[in-house]
Amino acid sequence: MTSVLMHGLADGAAGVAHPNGTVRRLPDIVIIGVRKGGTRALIEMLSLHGDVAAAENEVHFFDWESHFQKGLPWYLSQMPYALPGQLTVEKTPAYFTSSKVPRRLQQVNPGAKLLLILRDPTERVLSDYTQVYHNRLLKHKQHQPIEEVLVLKDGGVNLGYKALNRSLYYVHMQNWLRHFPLDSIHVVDGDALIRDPFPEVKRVERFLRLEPQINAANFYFNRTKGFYCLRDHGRERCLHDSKGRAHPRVAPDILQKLYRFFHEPNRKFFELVGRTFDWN
Ligand SMILES: Nc1ncnc2c1ncn2[C@@H]1O[C@H](COP(=O)(O)OS(=O)(=O)O)[C@@H](OP(=O)(O)O)[C@H]1O
Repeated sequence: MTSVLMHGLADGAAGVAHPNGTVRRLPDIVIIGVRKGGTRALIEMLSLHGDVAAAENEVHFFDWESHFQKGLPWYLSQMPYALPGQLTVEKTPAYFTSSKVPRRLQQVNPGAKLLLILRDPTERVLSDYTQVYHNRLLKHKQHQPIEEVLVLKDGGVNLGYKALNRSLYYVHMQNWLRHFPLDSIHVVDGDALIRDPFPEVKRVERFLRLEPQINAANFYFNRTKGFYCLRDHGRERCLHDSKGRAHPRVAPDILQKLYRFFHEPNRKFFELVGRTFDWN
């Protein structure tokens, strides 16, 4: 694997310099997931900090073979040019649930600080379903009603549904903890980030040992969008329309079934990270 990573690495993993003194470096911070956890909101909010330079797109280096085969020079080419003293961050929500990623990331970037943003697992499943539903709609493809995907004919929860597996946080976390110490992973409460982003973002700032810069005035609630939006040097902006979609209505008995299903996996996750979350 090392040869794949080093292939064509002319400038060295330390970084690729630009004449104006900025450098493309391996990320100091990686937002590893979870899909639909609020990863876009988190990276945008973190970018309010002057000492943070964020990669624009999801990189998918460690989880997509076609990208990984291109080696580290390609990975570096996806990073933003950062000033000396700035921290570089990339986000790829699929990293958290991809079993090969923790080992690969550890080999390339063992000192990275990891941010993991999680939501109530049931809410995350509904968000995941909604995302796939919209993608299929765009492609004029058929979609299954949510009840059919969630519950089997015998009334049991459909364990084969991928979105359900992605919400089994302890399964994936166990894999990460084989390669990274717990104190290098900060779990962001995605539900709290939706309700009131400022305190959550301050926690992230502290974890990253960034000088406190982000303040309450950087956030305002937009009634039309129904979410907090950002104010940066007087410019106001909300996240894209694909963030904050309405979820399908699910029959209360099915919701209860899901809450019950996640109860034990959630308990295992809390035990792993030594912290509880206010999930159903
Ligand atoms: N401020 C703000 N504005 C809009 N949306 C917000 C915000 N904070 C968190 N969120 C939640 O982010 C959810 C999308 O998560 P991700 O960005 O991780 O999705 S993705 O995996 O990259 O597709 C998205 O999920 P849905 O509500 O299901 O669309 C939002 O609930």
